Amino acid sequence: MRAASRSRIAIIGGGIAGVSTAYELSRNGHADFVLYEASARLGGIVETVHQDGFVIECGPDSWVTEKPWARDLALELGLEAEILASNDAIRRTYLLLNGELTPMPDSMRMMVPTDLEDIERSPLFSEAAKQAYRLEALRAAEFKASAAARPSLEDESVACFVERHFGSEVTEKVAGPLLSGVFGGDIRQLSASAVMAPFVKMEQEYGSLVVALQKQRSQKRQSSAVFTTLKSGLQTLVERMTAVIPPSNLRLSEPVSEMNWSRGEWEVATRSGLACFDRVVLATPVHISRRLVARWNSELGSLLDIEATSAVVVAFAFSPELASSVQTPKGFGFLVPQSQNELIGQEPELLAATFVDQKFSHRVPEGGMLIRAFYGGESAPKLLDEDDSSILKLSHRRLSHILGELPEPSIALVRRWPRSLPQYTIGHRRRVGRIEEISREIPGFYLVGNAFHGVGLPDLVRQGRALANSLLAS
Ligand SMILES: Cc1c2[nH]c(c1CCC(=O)O)Cc1[nH]c(c(CCC(=O)O)c1C)Cc1[nH]c(c(CCC(=O)O)c1C)Cc1[nH]c(c(C)c1CCC(=O)O)C2
Repeated sequence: MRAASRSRIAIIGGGIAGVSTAYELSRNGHADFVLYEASARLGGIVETVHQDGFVIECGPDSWVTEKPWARDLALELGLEAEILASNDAIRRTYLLLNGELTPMPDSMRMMVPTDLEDIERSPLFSEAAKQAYRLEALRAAEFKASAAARPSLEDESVACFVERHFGSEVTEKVAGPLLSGVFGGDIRQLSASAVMAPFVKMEQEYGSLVVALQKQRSQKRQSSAVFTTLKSGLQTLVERMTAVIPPSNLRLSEPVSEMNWSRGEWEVATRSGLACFDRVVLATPVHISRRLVARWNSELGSLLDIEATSAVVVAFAFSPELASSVQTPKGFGFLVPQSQNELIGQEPELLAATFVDQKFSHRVPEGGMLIRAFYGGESAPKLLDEDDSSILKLSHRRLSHILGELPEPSIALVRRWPRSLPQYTIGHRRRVGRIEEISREIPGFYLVGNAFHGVGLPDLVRQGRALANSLLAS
């Protein structure tokens, strides 16, 4: 069967990367494309639920302010009045240590302090860890020399990198949980050059990370909030982009089962048959991309064998009447070091939780409270097949144990995001380099998504739009 009409570009996958690509094509007047999405909605893991005055994010709750591309997009879409900074005046992140929420020192950027005095006062660290922080600045020349001696593509794990600078206690207590709060994975496997490139660069330039941050701080005295979101939720960003895409270009609930290069064009198979295209943009989760590619390019298929962890997000909303009996400490939330998991035994252990009503304004009715809890890493797979009520029960019990007895929430919801967060393991950048080399040799074939150059919203918006522009240019 051959489709009668012929369209130029197929975009497979309607998550944030695919939608950004389609949006950018449409915005530039290029309507000759089709966007295929397996599920019934666009946006992938970006989903906002509005109920009883609560704005509940089911996936990401914000983007990292430092990365400008999501904000630029929001401005372009006329969403300026919607842009909302996190409440950084009360920004504080806790670590769960021996059952207690212990605050991280306020001046930390990831595991690096901008103010060493803060470390001295912190109950978080032993005397040995404090000493390691003090010494790091004095070892600048040593770090710089070893960075210079390393071949540029040589990689090491995040754990090795942090341990060289600050020792094992800081690595386990702080770097582990913080990176789990971004990459959901094991810092002994994660690649330093891929997931903490700015710090690797600081080492090359200054040797000491403490010195580097102090220099940067004195150079740019900007104090913008760490996180940014939209008042009505991140789904608005997807909806506004979608509004620019002609509805006739969208194929929802239409998973692509196969794609093949045949007689000078791409054949894309779905339940409604075959359609032909000059070019195909594969914007699917990496395990899907791998499956679609492996049949006709086994080398690329193997390179796309990138593991991705699953996440389970649980939200508990408490109406103002209920919230008066809930106590959360001042701050954005807490992270649970992996080492704490072993204490719990069989029960899937939390990765983190956010106190949403404190992190952002406009999320709850006056006096209400909203807590989001995350399972990931080793724990999420155990929960993917459990029903909502047992996940809710388990989470309620665990949060009550940490925060004090919680009342039954007014709203409770669960979202499962299987294999949603690719792991950038040691050698990631070299692997991606090879993937791109091979892809360039395949006519009209393009890969985009969170498995390659960044996992957050801004990076995906940037890459989707850049890809669209290079398609338009060629
Ligand atoms: C558990 C988890 C979270 N967030 C995430 C996970 C991983 C698990 C998964 O999704 O599968 C994922 C995440 N977190 C962050 C990103 C964006 C990364 C990027 O754009 O580069 C991504 C993709 C920013 C962040 N997320 C976090 C940081 C560290 C911020 C800091 O330095 O304090 C960053 C940059 C910390 C974080 N992250 C989380 C909490 C509860 C906290 C601490 C409290 C809070 O702010 O809510 C939740």
